[in-house]
Amino acid sequence: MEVRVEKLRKEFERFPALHHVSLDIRSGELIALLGPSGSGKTTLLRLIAGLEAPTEGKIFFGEQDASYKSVQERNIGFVFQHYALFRHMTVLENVSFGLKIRPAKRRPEAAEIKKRAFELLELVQLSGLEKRYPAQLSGGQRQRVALARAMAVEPNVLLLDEPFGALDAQVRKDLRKWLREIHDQTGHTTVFVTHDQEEALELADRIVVMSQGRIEQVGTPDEVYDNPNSPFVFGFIGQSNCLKVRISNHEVWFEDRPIGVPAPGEREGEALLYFRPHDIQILDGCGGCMAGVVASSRRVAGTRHVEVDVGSGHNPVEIELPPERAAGIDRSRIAFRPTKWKIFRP
Ligand SMILES: Nc1ncnc2c1ncn2[C@@H]1O[C@H](COP(=O)(O)OP(=O)(O)OP(=O)(O)O)[C@@H](O)[C@H]1O
Repeated sequence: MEVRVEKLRKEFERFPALHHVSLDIRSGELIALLGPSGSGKTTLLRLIAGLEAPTEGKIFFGEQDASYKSVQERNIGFVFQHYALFRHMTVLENVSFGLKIRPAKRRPEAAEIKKRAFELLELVQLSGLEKRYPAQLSGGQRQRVALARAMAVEPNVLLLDEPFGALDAQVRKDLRKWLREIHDQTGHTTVFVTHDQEEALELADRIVVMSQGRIEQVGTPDEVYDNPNSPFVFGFIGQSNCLKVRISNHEVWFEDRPIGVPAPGEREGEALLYFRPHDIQILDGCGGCMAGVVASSRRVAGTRHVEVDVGSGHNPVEIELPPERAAGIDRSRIAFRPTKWKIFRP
């Protein structure tokens, strides 16, 4: 189901946690809410769920105004970071729970509930564990049960709040891949909260980048990574460098010289140049480029991260080089130029 959030505002005792947030969530998409701690991700998720009431603004489920509907009426499936499975119930009972407590009119027959629970356990790859209790499962298995339980009621929307946050890195990675596969099979409209950019980039159809109660950018992983629309998004997603520069004569100047970066149409004056460590080209000589002294270098997987001191009053610049190219270059002088960049105003 499609969900539309319109100019949503939420205050907690006059503290504004969300400012006029608008967002269209498409039917069947997996969308990630990504942002630092306190940016309003969970608040937005809880408003969509109906666990909080908006101070202002509306939420539509399809064409229906759901702003003041209860959680039950919205028919939401939830998974939280700290799994809230019922400890005294088996895996099968946990998954069946949402259907069993339905009013008689809408409750499937017992045999049908059991069949559906078994199907879901197969989907989340836990067949054979239906008689176990939560305490007899690993953290990752519990989260898979939680997802099966959330999906059992055929929710209009699945809401996942850092579902893998408490798990170790390798399990998180596996579950990420697995969640994407499940989503592709079931097609539930899914909203996923995370502060882990890698998780969002890998998993989501679209990412909503949030900061200080506002949406900074909405886009596909490629769009937000390749074309960040603000310094915040540039800095928050992926690695980046930010250099104080000047625009003059349709070119970018660093200190007293142009660095071979054109800036057509940019207004003259102070600016900030953002570029990623891997979006650079190493040059042999330097007539019109950046140059500096290698302060340190370290091997990170398939590349070498090199920190270049470009002068006092500036942050060191980090660039990425192939390991063979960068061996033994510490303290040497290096010349380079960004190949992809964005200019923002201070
Ligand atoms: N019940 C509440 N009462 C008062 N303030 C709240 C309440 N819930 C959230 N806030 C505040 O609203 C802001 C947004 O919180 P929210 O939990 O939505 O952020 P978040 O992006 O999900 O952060 P995290 O990643 O740490 O969970 C924070 O400043 C938080 O302190």
